[in-house]
Amino acid sequence: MAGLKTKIIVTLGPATKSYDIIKRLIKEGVSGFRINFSHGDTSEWDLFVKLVREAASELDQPTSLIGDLRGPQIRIGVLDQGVLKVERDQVLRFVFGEKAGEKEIPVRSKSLFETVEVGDTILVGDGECILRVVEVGDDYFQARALYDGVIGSGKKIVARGKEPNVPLLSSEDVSLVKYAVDREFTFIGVSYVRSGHDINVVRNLIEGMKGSTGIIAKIETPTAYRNLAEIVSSSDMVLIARGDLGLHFDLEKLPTIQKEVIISSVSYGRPVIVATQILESMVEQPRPSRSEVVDVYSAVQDMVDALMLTNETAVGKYPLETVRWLKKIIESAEANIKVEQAKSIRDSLAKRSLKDKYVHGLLSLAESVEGKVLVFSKTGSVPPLIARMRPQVPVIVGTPDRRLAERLTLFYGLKVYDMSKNVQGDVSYEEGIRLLESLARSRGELSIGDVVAESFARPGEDMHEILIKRILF
Ligand SMILES: Nc1ncnc2c1ncn2[C@@H]1O[C@H](COP(=O)(O)OP(=O)(O)OP(=O)(O)O)[C@@H](O)[C@H]1O
Ligand SMILES: CC(=O)C(=O)O
Repeated sequence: MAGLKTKIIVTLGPATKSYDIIKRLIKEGVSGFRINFSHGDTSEWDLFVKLVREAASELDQPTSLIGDLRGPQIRIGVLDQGVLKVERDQVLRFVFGEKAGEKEIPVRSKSLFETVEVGDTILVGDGECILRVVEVGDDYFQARALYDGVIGSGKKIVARGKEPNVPLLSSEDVSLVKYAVDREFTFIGVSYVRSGHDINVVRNLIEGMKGSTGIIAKIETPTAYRNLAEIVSSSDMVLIARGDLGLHFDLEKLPTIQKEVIISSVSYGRPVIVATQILESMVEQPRPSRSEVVDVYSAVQDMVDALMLTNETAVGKYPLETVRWLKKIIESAEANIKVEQAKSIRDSLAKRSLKDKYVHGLLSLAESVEGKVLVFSKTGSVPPLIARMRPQVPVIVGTPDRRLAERLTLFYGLKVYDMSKNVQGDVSYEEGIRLLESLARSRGELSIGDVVAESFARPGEDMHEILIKRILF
């Protein structure tokens, strides 16, 4: 089985904090795990890292690990009662601090108080409480609830249209980058990124630490949306953070933004992830809602690289069932993708380099002979180009570089093998493909009668070859 073309990423949290569940999730087809550094502490994250690495190694399945930075987000402090019920028209007083007195709501960042004005709309969490600012003082503001709602400890708070004017990375964020680099996280998610320059700042930081962790640009604010092209082109991967986008934009704008970010990401060859409220009703229910099923189906038909679960797996009641449902919907949607759909995306893409043109030809040929593509990759230059062209035949990629295998596993349509244990020293591409073929056969991914399209694209040499053959014995 070639597995899913559209990959699944799971956010870890109390609902998924066990070896057994993480192992079962990988077996179900999860390709990546996200740790949100906004919650928990280093001892909890260390445990998650250990559990994911052990389960991935036991199952011999390259698995990505993503650490999500806090960025300049603003959160509610600690409420004595944990969750506060708010009634329509109730006026609340917000003050700066981790904790506050009775009848006050603490907010952890001063920057909110510097930007709010009377008339601003305030949203808490994913919009569970919406208020209008009615009074602003030096170190407080008051806001009237527009509807009944709830405010929870640690939830995000946003003044619509006001982005905090503070540096992208706090000193804690810099320590978190170091934490992620030291533990060889596959990717770091950069929250509230505003420009290509922001991405370069993080990249320089990682390089300064001698790290090779990739960068995911999280598109979540109007500024990021305005500077989309430069952000996408500077990053390694893009995440459509629908949670924050839904706080900063009118909800009906979200479908357009999602589609535009997908188009931009594919055109720059950056994998794109859709996140948040993927199967949200499954936080409480064992089955998704009809509209969620249709939303996921449509994202898969739009050929995104990955879908990322958040609340469903961090705190939901049914993490495993959610992944099973997601897989079922992805399979159903992928079965109904026509090769022509992929071809029309492919035809619309700029193909500047010889390698781009080669990959285009490779896929046309493989699809026309219904062959499985085999790629042995040492540097990882060709597999992302293949993924960008949305292959509609199985693509089996092997690499002797463990970290490259972990990274590629989130790309559209790639079935990736970590061959670090199978390959001794520097082998030729011919030898690499031979080893990959026998590995894929031993895993039941290839069998007698299959047609394969072996790709030899040698970096450094301008020579690219395709070998078509049927496996006879
Ligand atoms: N490690 C954790 N420990 C406890 N709760 C967690 C943990 N990770 C996530 N959660 C809970 O799951 C919810 C959803 O997770 P998610 O990662 O989407 O965070 P968020 O705070 O909603 O937003 P964002 O992703 O923008 O930081 C969080 O609001 C939090 O309540
Ligand atoms: C995932 C995330 O950060 C968001 O949707 O806002």
